[in-house]
Amino acid sequence: MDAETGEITLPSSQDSNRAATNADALVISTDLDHPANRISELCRLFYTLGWVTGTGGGVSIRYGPHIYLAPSGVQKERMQPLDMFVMDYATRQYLRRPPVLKPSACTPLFLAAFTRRNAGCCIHTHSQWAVLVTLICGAGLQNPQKKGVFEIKEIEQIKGISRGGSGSDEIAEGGRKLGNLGFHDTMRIPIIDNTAHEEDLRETLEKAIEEWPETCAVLVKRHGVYVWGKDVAQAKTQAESLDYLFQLAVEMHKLGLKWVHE
Ligand SMILES: CSCCC(=O)C(=O)COP(=O)(O)O
Ligand SMILES: [Zn+2]
Repeated sequence: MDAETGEITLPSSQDSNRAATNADALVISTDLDHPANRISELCRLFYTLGWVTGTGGGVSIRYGPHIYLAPSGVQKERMQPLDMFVMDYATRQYLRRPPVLKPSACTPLFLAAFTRRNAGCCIHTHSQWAVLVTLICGAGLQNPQKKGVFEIKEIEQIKGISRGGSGSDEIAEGGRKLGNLGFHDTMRIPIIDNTAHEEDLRETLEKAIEEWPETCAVLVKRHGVYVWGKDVAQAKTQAESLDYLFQLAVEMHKLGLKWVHE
């Protein structure tokens, strides 16, 4: 750890003399879609979008019986596959723990999306658009009646959001295929209060997931957003669509336009 900045370095990617272990096989693959490669790649991309700046934010992938997690408090855009933690989903035991590092503090939140929504990937961003939306909605500046939710409709990009909170292949009660939201549908994302420590968000995030069965995301006041999907592609495209809608909403608010319909 750097004594001045408190920043944790990434020993595995920098220590070329470190002896390989059997568990390293869980994170070494030439397949670019392997979760250890994909998390590193996504975090580099998300850094350019301002989503994982200053070590905040992250992403986790469920891959067969395993969960892939990034280390905590590191420069997310510099991570390498060898920096990844691997957890056995059934037992919650770590099958691979890189030396010195700690697993992401978001781990209980990612697990909430995997267990309660059968998600295959969960993305956490510290996007400023997400934070601003929580400030505007939290103060009831668009509609004082709707303080605990970000609600928007009749914007084309809403069609990028799944109706059933995770996979668009899901079937609702009565056999209706859920699919994505339509132009005239209202998208609602719940907003929960932040806590001093990321892991303490678990209870309220789980409650929001239960209370809002149609949502694919939860906003955290003055903090960011958690977004999930049935797989990496859906989680990523939903995170992109949401960030677009958050930015649009903030710009509409600045122009004095209403995005909340009465
Ligand atoms: C400046 S980041 C504070 C912690 C946080 O909100 C976050 O998302 C990052 O957590 P991690 O443990 O994955 O680094
Ligand atoms: Zn965070």
